[in-house]
Amino acid sequence: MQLTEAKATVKPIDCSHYIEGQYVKASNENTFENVNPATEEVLGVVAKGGKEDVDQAVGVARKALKGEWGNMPTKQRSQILRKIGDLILERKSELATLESLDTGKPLWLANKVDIDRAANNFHFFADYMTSMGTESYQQDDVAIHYAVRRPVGVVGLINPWNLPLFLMTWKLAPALAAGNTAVMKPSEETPMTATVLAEICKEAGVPDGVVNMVHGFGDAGAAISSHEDVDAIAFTGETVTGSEIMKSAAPTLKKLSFEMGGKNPNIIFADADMDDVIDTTMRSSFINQGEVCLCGSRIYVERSAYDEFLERFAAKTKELKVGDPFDDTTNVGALISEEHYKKVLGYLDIAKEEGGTFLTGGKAAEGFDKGYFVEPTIITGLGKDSRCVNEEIFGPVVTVVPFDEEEEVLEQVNDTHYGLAASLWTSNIKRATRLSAQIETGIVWVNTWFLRDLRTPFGGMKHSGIGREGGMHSFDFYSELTNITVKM
Ligand SMILES: NC(=O)C1=CN([C@@H]2O[C@H](COP(=O)(O)OP(=O)(O)OC[C@H]3O[C@@H](n4cnc5c(N)ncnc54)[C@H](O)[C@@H]3O)[C@@H](O)[C@H]2O)C=CC1
Ligand SMILES: O=C(O)/C=C/C=C(\O)C(=O)O
Repeated sequence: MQLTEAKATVKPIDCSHYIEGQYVKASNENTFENVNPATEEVLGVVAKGGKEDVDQAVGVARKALKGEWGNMPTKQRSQILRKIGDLILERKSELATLESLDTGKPLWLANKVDIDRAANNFHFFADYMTSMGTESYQQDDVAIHYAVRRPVGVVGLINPWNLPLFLMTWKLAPALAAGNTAVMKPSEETPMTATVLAEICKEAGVPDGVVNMVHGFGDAGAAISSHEDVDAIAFTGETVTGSEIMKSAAPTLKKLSFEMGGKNPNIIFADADMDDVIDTTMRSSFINQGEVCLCGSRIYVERSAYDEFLERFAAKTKELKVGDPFDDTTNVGALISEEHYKKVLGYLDIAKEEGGTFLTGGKAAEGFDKGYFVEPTIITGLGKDSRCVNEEIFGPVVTVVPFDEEEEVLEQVNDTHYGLAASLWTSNIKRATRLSAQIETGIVWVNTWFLRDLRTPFGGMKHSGIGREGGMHSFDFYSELTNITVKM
């Protein structure tokens, strides 16, 4: 389907909660408006959930643990997960269009990355769950010990707006694979694709009550994270929110998995393949408007390559087209909301006050009466204490800093509360392995960025995360192990 055709045929939807297999209004019938960040038009209304809705959804999810789902053979559950993935692909064009309308991201990107990844999350865990083993040990002739897995119970899945379907499926698929029931809380900014996902789950054969969804703001999320009948919370979003969730979950001692903010460094040595560096840095800086927690927003370049890097990086950045998410030549779409747009522009003001130089951008994109468009921005000349170098901006804004020595760059890279991901560029394998082991992040990509294998541990250290997702790490989070010891 051509992009313009998709825009014409796929209509935005109003979003209701989804409880016990039915779309329902908020118990008090409250709603809020969902706004398209590229046009500022109202896309529709969304049920505004609160404690009562969460109580209902959690109650239903708890009941469903004991029902058909709890007793379903692994193979049958795996087939349902596979079917969900298939149905996501069948509805790819519709889902991608809704995702682009909700987020302001280019439609081609939603098609190419978000929706395929969402389907793949289900396909991956459908396969993985059938081949999972557990530990067993023979203790001489004394005993055999073996572990069995069981679901954690009711899990709350709380998500942000940057990769809405992709991140919801990254949590829901392993949660279901491990036999849990779920209450999803999509971001208030991006409610549409999760709403469709609920219907897809039903069509694929998920029994009513297993997958539930409450829309709304932080108070709806807090009602989930503090609920005594929710056993675990998987959250992606801002670090401060993670801290709030931890507090509200503390009285009921929930299991927590947090994937939070980042200020990820790209470290570029002069011996790296500069063509590859430039192409990849373009993606790691500006893909999805820089609104990916993995984006490399602090770029450190060895001084002997600094000028060449800046010249080539700035030239390519100036070629980027900012604009209509439905135009397939658009590289950078709209930021998520007016609030976030103001936050990003505020950081550009800070960069000016801090004495930074804008090699590109530095302001709102011109030529738009409506929508939250910011020019891709490269800032140089900032010191290591600069707020723009240290704080998560989460937009199409990067800082570039030269370095001379390995130790010097390592110190700067690690001098942060964040610890999500790093991208290290060098053709010296000894240096790559030496440095990778010292960089304080959960992920280090060497000569690449965002190359994912869903079996690998994914997540951050320090204030960027708690726990890891992916493969067995997801299973460990979404299940409880019971060790059984049989005396011989
Ligand atoms: N993965 C990441 O690193 C991401 C980081 N961000 C950063 O966070 C900033 C704000 O983005 P938001 O989506 O508003 O992130 P957020 O962390 O405020 O919200 C994420 C989710 O948590 C919910 N929530 C908010 N307060 C809550 C509470 N007290 N208890 C339970 N749930 C709560 C929200 O309703 C939403 O569903 C961005 O400007 C960006 O800097 C945003 C998206 C992803
Ligand atoms: O799982 C991935 O590959 C990517 C995850 C990205 C985020 O969690 C994010 O941007 O928030």
